[in-house]
Amino acid sequence: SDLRIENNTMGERVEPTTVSGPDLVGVNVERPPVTHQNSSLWNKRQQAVCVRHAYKHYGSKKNPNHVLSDLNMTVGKGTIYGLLGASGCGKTTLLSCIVGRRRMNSGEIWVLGGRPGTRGSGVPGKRVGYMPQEIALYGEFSIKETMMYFGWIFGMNTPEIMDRLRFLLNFLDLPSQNRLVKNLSGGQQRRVSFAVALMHDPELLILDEPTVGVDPLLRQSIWNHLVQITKDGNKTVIITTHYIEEARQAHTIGLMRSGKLLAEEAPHVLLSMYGCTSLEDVFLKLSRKQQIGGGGGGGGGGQTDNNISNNISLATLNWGKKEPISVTQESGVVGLGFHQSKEVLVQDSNGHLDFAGKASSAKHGIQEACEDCGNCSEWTTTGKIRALLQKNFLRMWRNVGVMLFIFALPVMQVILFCLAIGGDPKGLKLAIVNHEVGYFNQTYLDCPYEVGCKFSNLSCRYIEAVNTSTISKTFYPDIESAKHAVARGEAWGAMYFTENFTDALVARIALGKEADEETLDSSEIRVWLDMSNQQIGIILQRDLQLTYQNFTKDLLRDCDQNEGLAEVPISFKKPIYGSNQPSFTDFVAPGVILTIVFFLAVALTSSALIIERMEGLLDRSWVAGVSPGEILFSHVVTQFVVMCGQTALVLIFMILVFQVECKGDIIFVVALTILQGLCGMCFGFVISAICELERNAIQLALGSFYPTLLLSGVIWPIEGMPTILRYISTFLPLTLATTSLRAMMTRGWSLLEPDVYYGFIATMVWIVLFLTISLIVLKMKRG
Ligand SMILES: Nc1ncnc2c1ncn2[C@@H]1O[C@H](COP(=O)(O)OP(=O)(O)OP(=O)(O)O)[C@@H](O)[C@H]1O
Repeated sequence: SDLRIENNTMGERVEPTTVSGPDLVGVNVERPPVTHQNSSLWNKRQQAVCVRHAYKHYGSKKNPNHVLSDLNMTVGKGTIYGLLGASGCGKTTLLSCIVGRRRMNSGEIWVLGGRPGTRGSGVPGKRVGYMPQEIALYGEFSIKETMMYFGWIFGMNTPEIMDRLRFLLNFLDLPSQNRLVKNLSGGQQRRVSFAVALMHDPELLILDEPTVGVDPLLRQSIWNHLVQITKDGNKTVIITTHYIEEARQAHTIGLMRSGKLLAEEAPHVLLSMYGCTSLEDVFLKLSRKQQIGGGGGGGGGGQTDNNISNNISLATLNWGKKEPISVTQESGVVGLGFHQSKEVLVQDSNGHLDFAGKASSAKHGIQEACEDCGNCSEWTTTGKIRALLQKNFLRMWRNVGVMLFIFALPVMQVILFCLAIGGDPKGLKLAIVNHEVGYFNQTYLDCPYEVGCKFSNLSCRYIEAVNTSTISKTFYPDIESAKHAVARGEAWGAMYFTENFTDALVARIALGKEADEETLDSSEIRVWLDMSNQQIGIILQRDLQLTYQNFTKDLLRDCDQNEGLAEVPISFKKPIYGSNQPSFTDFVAPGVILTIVFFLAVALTSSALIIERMEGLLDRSWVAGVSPGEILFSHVVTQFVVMCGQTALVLIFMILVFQVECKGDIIFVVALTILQGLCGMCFGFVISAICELERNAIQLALGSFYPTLLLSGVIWPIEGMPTILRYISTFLPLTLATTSLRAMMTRGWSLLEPDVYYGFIATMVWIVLFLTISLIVLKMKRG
């Protein structure tokens, strides 16, 4: 019988019904007359894969990189489909659209009778097995753990997984199941990746270059296996390879170039059509033909109208043969432009080709899949969550660097903060010149003074009172040399006592308002400070003034006078909150606690997700049927556990070990800290959604660290900022939370105070905002 390509009344190419494939030859079956275009289209949609008018570009609309350009493809059920084409021609993009990883810009895709990504289609999900081009395996897992992880995701139970694992270990000649993936050779890793795709015996197997780096013997055994599994007509394989010749074993070959399929035929048809001995030659001929036809550049503008389906069959390419081609049985070629499955052929040969029947069978297939998922949806979700959680924790546990980062780093940060920040400086050099007594060898061996109500060498008495731990006293013979020492950075200040300091001071006290200028002048202690360092300058000023106050009080007490006279007439009573000597550590600590937990969560989340995405692991899990919601949920749970540990460590070291003041309810302190950690995690989601590369994520995380730290009132009160900046600062994720935690820790305020609950509310608003931004970015990117 003839094999004909017919056009139906609507101009849609009608495909003759026959079978392709090397093992089924010479059977040409006239299909019953089809009069309606929809029937034909519907028929195609019920094939394993049907792509129609697919357009896909990367980049912006202004400067798009067209990768798929009105591409049509039909993969018959129960066949092996070899997708060939030069590197970068869009094979992976096409496959990722088929498995639902990416969305096309326009066109439609049907996979196993359903639309990928729709409910009940099973795609992405367990109806598909996908082996991406990258290894996409967790290096920290053993082969067995890898299989368990994906098995659980596919909804298999442990005995099933173990059975399958034994078979795959043997079939793919894999090493011991306990070997870690990262320690396997490249070829072995590829085989494990292939085993993962075969794990659940899917209906549709999509293999992106599975034979790269695999030795020829094993390559052949892989192909034998593919032929074997497709034999009964229930399994379909789409495979890409750069070893064009091995694709001879496929039932159909799709030759792809410039975003289109140049041909979609059985290999022997291609060879005989072009009179070539190798598929490579066929591809070259077709490519040249396409170039002459002006179809390059992905736009395909030069294609003829004959390419109605764009599956340019040889006949429509006008390759010197206008007539439909009949091929002899001996040649093994069975026809052109058909994409019927063996399943259909059996029906055909029995004379029962019936579209309605096929509809019901396809529907039945989907229904089965739906029922499958329906019955076990709860179980599989639990199984998936279990797999994801185990994966997250195992990855952390096996990675020493990550464990140190999670637990040792926050503790180290707290210890460093408490030891390095807030303590009074010690040993600040003060250059003293005391002309009241002689100068001997830079020390006052002879600076005697009498205790009690005695007025001799009061300068020596004052110098003695100067706190020795903060100030280290050095003596100089004259003012010039002392000032010079400060100028050279050898001392933080120079202090000078006049020759008649004691007499002048006594006169000043005794004369009071009668004291003349000279008396006032001589009774002065003159100090020249290096104020280039504000903290040190202020501490020296404070200490010298306090010392003078104490020195005067001492003297007045000894002379039976009221020591209160020495006080400045402003009396600072016991503060309502805090102490009269406030600690900088207590001020900064709340902000530091939140900053540590927030930014560790940012770093952990963004790096974990980006690394998984870059290694192709997220995609693989996604195609296996894990939803983004499940991935997010597992990360939230993992992070929550990690954050509880970090919060406990940070607070224990801050409050118990270093005695940072915490007057508030510790439960709310813990709650706010964990909430901030969750907020940091959500910011990590945003970063991982925005950034493709880990290095961009690091830049964004680090770039946001300093502005947040500086503007959130962590190290300086926001009251000191210009109004606009203060306004901006209020809306940052850490500002109100820091104020809230500070209010709880230093004032002991409860959740009823606005300052406290604003911090909780702001943190939760930020969490929602970050999650929304991440979802929007992800949605935009999937397009
Ligand atoms: N995420 C992406 N963003 C922008 N361009 C991309 C992206 N992924 C792929 N491309 C571009 O799309 C084109 C097709 O890439 P694709 O990976 O689909 O090709 P391929 O045929 O699978 O190549 P190979 O055989 O080398 O794997 C290439 O030009 C590539 O640079």
